[in-house]
Amino acid sequence: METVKIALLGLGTVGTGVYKVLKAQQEEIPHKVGAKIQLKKVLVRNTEKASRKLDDPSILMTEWKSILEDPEISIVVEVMGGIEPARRYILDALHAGKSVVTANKDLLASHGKELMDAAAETKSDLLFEAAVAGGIPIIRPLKECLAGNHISEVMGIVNGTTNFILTKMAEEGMEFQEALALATELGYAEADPTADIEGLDAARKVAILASIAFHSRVTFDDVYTEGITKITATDIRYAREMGRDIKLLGVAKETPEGIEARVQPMLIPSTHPLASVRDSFNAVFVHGDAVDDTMFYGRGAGELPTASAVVGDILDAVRNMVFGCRGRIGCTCYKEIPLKKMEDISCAYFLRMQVENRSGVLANIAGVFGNNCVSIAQIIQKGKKKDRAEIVVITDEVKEKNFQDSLAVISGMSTVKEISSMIRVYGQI
Ligand SMILES: NC(=O)C1=CN([C@@H]2O[C@H](COP(=O)(O)OP(=O)(O)OC[C@H]3O[C@@H](n4cnc5c(N)ncnc54)[C@H](OP(=O)(O)O)[C@@H]3O)[C@@H](O)[C@H]2O)C=CC1
Ligand SMILES: N[C@@H](CC=O)C(=O)O
Ligand code: NA
Repeated sequence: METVKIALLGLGTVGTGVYKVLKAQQEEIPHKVGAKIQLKKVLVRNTEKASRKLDDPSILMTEWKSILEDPEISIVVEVMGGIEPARRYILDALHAGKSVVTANKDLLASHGKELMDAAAETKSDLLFEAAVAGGIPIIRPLKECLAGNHISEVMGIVNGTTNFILTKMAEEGMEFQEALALATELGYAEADPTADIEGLDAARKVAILASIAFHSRVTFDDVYTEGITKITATDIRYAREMGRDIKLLGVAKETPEGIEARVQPMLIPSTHPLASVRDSFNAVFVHGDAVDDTMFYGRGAGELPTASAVVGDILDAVRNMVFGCRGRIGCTCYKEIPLKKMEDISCAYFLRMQVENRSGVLANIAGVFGNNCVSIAQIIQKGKKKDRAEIVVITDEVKEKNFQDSLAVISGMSTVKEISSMIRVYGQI
């Protein structure tokens, strides 16, 4: 029986998981894919640190060339992260006729076309199931199982770290920083957790999902992005009093005005299935014209869940080799759909502010909204201290531009002392 030799680039959280899963599956793999797999080389920067993780540390190396120029290695598994040198290594590997498996959403969301083109040119596999929603199968279902649909919406919770933080803040009253430190310790957070908490990681996943779902290239820069750093325990408490939870949602829709792609913290009804997605779990909704609604749920981050997706891709790449069909499923972006501008997107808004506690203030605020065609669904005074009152306004669904125009005027009013938070609302009020 053939033995397929592979190289692993990176032995951090995901790389270590891949090593463990391959080891655990060693006996089963030949039965599943018709070939044995041998991990021949592992690339790291610091071999001493990594040597404790392997049964045979002699396979560790720091020279990419020794992998690239090894004709026996036919699959390169990139789990180092970052743009360079990962981009160059993947392009080198593809041009050397090797198949590539990667978990690198940063790279795919910004250089996806270049990598896909190289894979097509060399008829190689470039597989990246782990890049979106970790262990949840979503790339392959979109490209294969749901290929008979016109997909009009893909949305959900695609970042484990922020979902973990919001869950801990809402359910255990944990402080933001404490919850972030725990997420980092558990291996959910990116090397630089700013990417998680500022919504960048989720935006990269939305770009990849939208490109595949709508067959039109969407890049990281195309996704309107806000993170969760401004969400406070007070916002979460008020949302809960209103029967809602706050979640960082990634939304991609194909509309008559173009593709809408955004990542924002949003209030969702506590009865919505996404509200029950807790901790590092992710969930992705897909709406297709034939299948209707589907939901994919599971662990979106962490060592073994992410390794599950990476190893699934390795096995697929081996299968394609064994059956002589490498490069079977490549880039599916065959359309060019424009992007919808954020100012044209409509939703309802939650606005919390501190105002002067005297007559006429609320009427003036309501007047500004009225002048901009923003209809108020609810207005609640949450409390008062001396001459200050805390006001929460919930609007009806309105265009972003009208809301932002109102907000610009309201925040400049002398009676409005502070805009404490502005959070979008998902669904009907
Ligand atoms: N963690 C998770 O839950 C998930 C991560 N991902 C993605 O998987 C990838 C890896 O993430 P993760 O395992 O968490 O990252 P880690 O930071 O834990 O590990 C990175 C590994 O890559 C090695 N590495 C980094 N740069 C180089 C380089 N230039 N040359 C050689 N080795 C290098 C590091 O080696 P050394 O320690 O010696 O520097 C380390 O072993 C990223 O793209 C990430 O976005 C995707 C889904 C989930
Ligand atoms: N940092 C990411 C890991 C997987 O992509 C997350 O928290 O979801
Ligand atoms: Na996945």
